[in-house]
Amino acid sequence: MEIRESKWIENFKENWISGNEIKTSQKLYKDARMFYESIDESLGPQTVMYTVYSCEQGELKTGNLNWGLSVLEPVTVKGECNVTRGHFHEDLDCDEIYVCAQGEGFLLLMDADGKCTAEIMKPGSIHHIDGHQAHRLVNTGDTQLAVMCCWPSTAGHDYGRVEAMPFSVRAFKCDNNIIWKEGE
Ligand SMILES: O=P(O)(O)OC[C@H]1O[C@](O)(CO)[C@@H](O)[C@@H]1O
Repeated sequence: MEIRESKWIENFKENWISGNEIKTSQKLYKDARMFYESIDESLGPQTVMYTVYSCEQGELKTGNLNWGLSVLEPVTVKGECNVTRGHFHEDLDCDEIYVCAQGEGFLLLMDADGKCTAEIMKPGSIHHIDGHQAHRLVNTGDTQLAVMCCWPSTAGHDYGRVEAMPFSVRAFKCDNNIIWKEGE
């Protein structure tokens, strides 16, 4: 019997996740301006908003799963809490699971009619995302929000649909309180 090391290992204190063939993509403010209600000229274009680490199985085949880790910086944009771009899956039959590793925030879900629901994220919270719901992370804390994700490799990202029908609620930080604003 072969005894071997795992393919990947989470190491939140050092480099978040390590192993072979991990894809890292960083979203900088210059590429994320449109995710927020207002433009914040005080934020430099190179400001890192969030980083996504993905461990993919290679082949896009039904049944294959990907693993990822999204780390959102505790940045606000004119008071608005930092968010991921957010998307529907191209294949609506593909669900996804999120597990909050550290930090605090919300998983914002939006159904086909634009109705939004926010699920509280805290270390250990486990979230099931129905494939028919758009999903976006919101960091409301003063520390990085780190969320582990598992999704089918065939899910795909449909950004056009959220551009056509944006998330209708936004979270703002005001004197240490979170204020939700509705209406896009
Ligand atoms: O492209 P977006 O909407 O910023 O989302 C990135 C997210 O997509 C995933 O790659 C998979 O759905 C997650 O790991 C991550 O949170």
